[in-house]
Amino acid sequence: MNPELLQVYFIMGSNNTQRDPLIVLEDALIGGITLFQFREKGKEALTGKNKRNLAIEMKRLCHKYNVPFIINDEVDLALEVEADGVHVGQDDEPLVDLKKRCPQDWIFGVSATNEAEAYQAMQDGADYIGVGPIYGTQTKEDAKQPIGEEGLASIRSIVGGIPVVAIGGIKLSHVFRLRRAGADGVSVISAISLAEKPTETAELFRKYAEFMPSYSKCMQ
Ligand SMILES: Cc1ncc(COP(=O)(O)OP(=O)(O)O)c(N)n1
Ligand SMILES: Cc1ncsc1CCOP(=O)(O)O
Ligand SMILES: [Mg+2]
Repeated sequence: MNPELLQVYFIMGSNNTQRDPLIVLEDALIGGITLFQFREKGKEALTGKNKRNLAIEMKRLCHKYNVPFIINDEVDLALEVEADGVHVGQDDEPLVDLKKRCPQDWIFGVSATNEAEAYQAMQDGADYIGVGPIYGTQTKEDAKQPIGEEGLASIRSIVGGIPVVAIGGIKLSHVFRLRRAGADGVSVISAISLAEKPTETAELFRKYAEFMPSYSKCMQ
């Protein structure tokens, strides 16, 4: 995949905002997010038809702005709504299995917290690796211990040029440091979903990202 798609990777579910999630998503799209992941889990998460309808509306909005629509964890939902890809973690369906039942041209993302997981994700054919949590996060209850910028740099040193996105507790002020540590981009939930002005915040993330060439781009 083009690593520039990871520049500003926004993730959100209906419980990551007090507002209408579709309005927050469209604000973020207007601001210039480059990739979106629908992550509907945790307290008061939607289920069944309501979840599917929200996914369909979110996909429609993403495509209006030419942004790929990824679904977290739920491969069957992703197939049902014809998403553009899926993201799975270490406790989810293994990549090698889900690749057998998903379109080949999908974007496949895998989470990694350490070097061994990242190396395996690369071997299994992930299109990108979501590395983290980098910093402490309030958003994911079962998040592992933060690995810091050093953890990210160490993972980058063993995975070569595969696209890598940093995740977990990331704010605007971290972007340059994370790029220097080897990230092609940043993945955020609360920094945009809880921002007073999601459009302006997304716009700033995009400007910061464009200021520095990504690691993978330099390797090409
Ligand atoms: C881009 C990105 N990176 C990491 C994750 C975390 O995935 P996972 O460890 O499976 O945890 P949940 O998000 O499923 O709670 C992610 N979703 N996206
Ligand atoms: C899904 C996920 N995976 C690792 S940390 C995290 C939550 C990121 O949310 P925030 O950007 O609000 O810290
Ligand atoms: Mg998961």
